[in-house]
Amino acid sequence: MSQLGAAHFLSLPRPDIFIGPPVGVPDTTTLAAHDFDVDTRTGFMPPQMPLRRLSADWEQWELTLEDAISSRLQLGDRSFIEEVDKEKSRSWRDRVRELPILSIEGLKSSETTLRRAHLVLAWIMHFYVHSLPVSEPVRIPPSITLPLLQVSAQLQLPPVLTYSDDVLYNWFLESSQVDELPTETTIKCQTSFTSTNDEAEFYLTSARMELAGVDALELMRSTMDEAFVGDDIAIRRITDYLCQLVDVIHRLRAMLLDVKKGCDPQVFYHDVRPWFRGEDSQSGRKWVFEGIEQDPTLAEPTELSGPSAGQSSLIHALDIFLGVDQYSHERSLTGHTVDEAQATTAAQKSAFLERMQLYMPRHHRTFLNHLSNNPRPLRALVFDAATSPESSKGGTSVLEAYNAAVMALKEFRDAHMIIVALYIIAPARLYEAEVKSRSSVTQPPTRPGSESEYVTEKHSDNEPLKGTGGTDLVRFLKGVRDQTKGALMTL
Ligand code: HEM
Repeated sequence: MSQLGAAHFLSLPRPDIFIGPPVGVPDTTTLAAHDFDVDTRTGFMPPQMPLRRLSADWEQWELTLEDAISSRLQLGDRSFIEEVDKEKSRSWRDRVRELPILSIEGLKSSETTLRRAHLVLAWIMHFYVHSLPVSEPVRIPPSITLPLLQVSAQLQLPPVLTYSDDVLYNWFLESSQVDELPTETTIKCQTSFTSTNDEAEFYLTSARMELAGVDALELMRSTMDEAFVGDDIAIRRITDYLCQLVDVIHRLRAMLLDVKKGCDPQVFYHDVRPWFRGEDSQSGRKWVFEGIEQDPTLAEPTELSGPSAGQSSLIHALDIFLGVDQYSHERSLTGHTVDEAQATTAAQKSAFLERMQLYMPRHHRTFLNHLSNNPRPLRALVFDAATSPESSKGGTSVLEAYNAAVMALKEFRDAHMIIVALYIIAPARLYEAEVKSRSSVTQPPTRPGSESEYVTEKHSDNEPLKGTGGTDLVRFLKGVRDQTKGALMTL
């Protein structure tokens, strides 16, 4: 497949934009009409391989990231770190501090270059923050603060690792396949913190699901086309599309459960996941962005949650299309505990899933806005057909098919709860029990666990387990799952 054409909207230079358009209004400065960067063959994943390296002007960033990966930097809050590892990570951080502040002017010439810059800088920042010893304050050096915040402003993304950095734009194809479209079997993982197969499989599971989601997007499009016609034949076709959608959601559920085949829960919980943490899952440890005052156009970041598949546009699209978002994106589902919710700002209090849309590539956010503003929403259409006195409209069948699709999404969330129990809740409990039993005989735990993780993740009566998005995860995920079921329609 050839590279993006010079006239493609992603290849065009971007004007300086620091504030996005109002909610619901397409960003016409960069967006060709109806081009939401959603591909009919690859969905929210780009059809072309993401850029693998920035050009020579930004080589120092690429080398710094490579250095962190190849040095196998350790998490700074581990209870037992060898002196040699401490020194290795200290000297890497010193080198980051000494980096020059590189201009991002030349990066603005294309969207794909800006994406790569966001990925590299966000990855460096997470290595920097999480390799710090817990006793040290989190002060991100100007060499990272300034370009990361500037690139993020261009992309209208928060200056933190997002789902697009670790899933959507974090894959490559073997050189013999670079001209082909990415597929579930050919994509490989580009960047990881630990260089383990477990971490790669964690990202690739989501990436494969995004590719499989193309079938769902196609069914949504066909349904919306038929909804505009709205006659008996259209209702029958929509019934059929909804039945097909049930199969696609079941497939996504099976793919999610397949994460177990390649990613070990203990490795995920202890070695991989701690690198993702954002500011809000760090027990009040503030992230200070040094040097921000050097660029008056920059504002203090307010969104610093870690990457979560809660940022997957595919799952949001399913929610919105089925009208489940009125339930699952309910304002009470902030992801915070009651106490935290009272202490947080209005912005933090908005529904977690609504907030996660701020972490999506802005064209995808616009796509979701358009989907939400569909003048002929599916739920209303199903309700009208089911309550129509003319039985020929196939109302009962379309209602059954609609409910089956909602149920499939609820079952997807049931499976997600199983995964969360396996990958977070069980390892947290196991580790806590081990710490308790060993502390009674004054022995360290066998795993090189992280003390602060234990503190933030402990599930004592008054302190719940936290998600990477900073949520009180059990309460939140159960809430979303139960609200999804609430969307089932009974007459
Ligand atoms: C080992 C695998 C996974 C684990 C441990 C996991 C964990 C979590 C956690 C803790 C949350 C709570 C929000 C937060 O604070 O981040 C969450 C939310 C979410 N995750 Fe996952 N996740 C996994 C895989 C996936 C995959 C592959 C998908 C699908 C692409 C997915 C989709 C979602 C969605 C859509 C949400 C938002 C809540 C919802 O809509 O139900 N997760 N996940």
